[in-house]
Amino acid sequence: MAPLIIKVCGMTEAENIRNVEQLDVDMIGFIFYPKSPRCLCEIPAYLPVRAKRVGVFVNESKETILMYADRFALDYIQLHGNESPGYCRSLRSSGLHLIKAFSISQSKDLATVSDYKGLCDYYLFDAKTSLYGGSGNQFDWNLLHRYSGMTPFLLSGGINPYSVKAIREFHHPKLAGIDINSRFETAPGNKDVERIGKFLQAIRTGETAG
Ligand SMILES: O=C(O)c1ccccc1N[C@@H]1O[C@H](COP(=O)(O)O)[C@@H](O)[C@H]1O
Repeated sequence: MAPLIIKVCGMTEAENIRNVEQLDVDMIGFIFYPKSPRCLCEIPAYLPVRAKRVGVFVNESKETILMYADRFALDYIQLHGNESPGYCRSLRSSGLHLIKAFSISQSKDLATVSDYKGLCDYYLFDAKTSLYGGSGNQFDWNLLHRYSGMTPFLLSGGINPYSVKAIREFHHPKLAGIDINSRFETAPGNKDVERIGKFLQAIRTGETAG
């Protein structure tokens, strides 16, 4: 199994960010959506140095995204709302690297994905719920076998400590990584570092600790 990109999303506190980064994760996400319980209110005293910084936005203005991208030196912009292909093109022309999220509950939810071809570095497939993201809900990953595009994707939505077997058994030529969030929290915005460490060990080696 090729190494998966590991993204830990919704972080807010300096020491917690530092400790999660030391687990050798690839991306750390910061949520700039005011209605999220994980919304980053102020700049933490520590920001990732090695892991890529991802800013998560929901239907946000270009001006605001550019401001945060500059202030936080964001490596990727994750668009988790109803952003159009034209909007993605416009952000990309400003030099931003994009991850576009899609909410999935049935195969027809994949219909619009091809409209974003060539505009995003990654897609992210999340469960469709009444929330934009961070629901902790999973969707049927088998639906993704209908996805035949070229853009690599991150698997997301309710991934939890018991998802190891399903992740290791899920194969898709464009699966690039996984995104973990609310199912690894001690409180919104604060991640359980020990639990993530054990989970990553199991994902990487197939072995569970203890
Ligand atoms: O986490 C949030 O509060 C959030 C709010 C608005 C948009 C995206 C959000 N998080 C993203 O949601 C997915 C799935 O999270 P979960 O594992 O189901 O909790 C993840 O990609 C986060 O980046």
